[in-house]
Amino acid sequence: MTTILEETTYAHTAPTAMAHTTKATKINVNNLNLFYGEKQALFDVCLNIQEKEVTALIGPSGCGKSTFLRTLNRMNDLIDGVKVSGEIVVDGENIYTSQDVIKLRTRVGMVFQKPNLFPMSIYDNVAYGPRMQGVKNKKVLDALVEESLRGAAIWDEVKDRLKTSALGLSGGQQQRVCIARAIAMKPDVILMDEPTSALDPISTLKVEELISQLKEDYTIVIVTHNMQQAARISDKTAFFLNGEVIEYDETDIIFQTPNDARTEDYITGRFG
Ligand SMILES: Nc1ncnc2c1ncn2[C@@H]1O[C@H](COP(=O)(O)OP(=O)(O)OP(=O)(O)O)[C@@H](O)[C@H]1O
Repeated sequence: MTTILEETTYAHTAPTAMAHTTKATKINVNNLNLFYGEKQALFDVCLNIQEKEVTALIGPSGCGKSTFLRTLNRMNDLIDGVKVSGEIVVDGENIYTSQDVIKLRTRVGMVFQKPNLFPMSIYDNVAYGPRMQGVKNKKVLDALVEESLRGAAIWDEVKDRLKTSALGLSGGQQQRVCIARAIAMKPDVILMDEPTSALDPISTLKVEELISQLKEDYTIVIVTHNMQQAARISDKTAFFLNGEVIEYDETDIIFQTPNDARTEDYITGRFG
């Protein structure tokens, strides 16, 4: 098994993959290409995602951010005609050669752009995944629901209405319940695809604060169009353009002293 969990400074041949770091690697992406039918959407992506950090994916519309995010838990497998080559190694295991996609999606959870709660109670939404995995004991479920809602910083707001419909919550509250639902599966990694784009500024701030707390326990990869958000909450930032990673580095470097003129043009608003 590849020993990628060692303390390491990653030195991949692709210059775009060099994020200077001493943290442990959680996800190691090598020469990843993805095609939708004939159309190539990702080109030789190499990225080294660190454990218990927030990694932001930025870039103009259509540059492949969401496509890349979805490769990390094989969500693209659900789309007809998708072909993937290259390697994604999570905790030493190549996720594209391993057969257990259900287990992968338990370890690598996902939160989408719009809150997508089920039309059922708050409690049942959070308990849904664990129940599907066979957890039946009420005490165990009660504890898991509480722990997950606390972890998503929404417990105090919903503890007296757990049995009421989750769809009665505000958008920002619903998104935090979505995060609780992801946490309830006890993942290691949480993927977030523009999780605040449908939220008002106050709810956005709450979710951003939550993300900053969650990185104590989880590895987070987030797609965002909001440059300030990437700068505020992420440790590393990858800039995508036309399906390629142009630059990947410490967030401060990307936003203050980027190496590539295209990164600078994008973050200063000259295109995109
Ligand atoms: N299901 C699909 N079938 C065919 N092509 C797709 C599909 N999903 C995305 N694409 C194409 O792949 C490219 C990358 O799209 P993707 O959604 O990953 O970009 P993005 O950077 O996340 O964009 P945005 O910021 O607008 O969400 C685009 O050209 C898009 O049209």
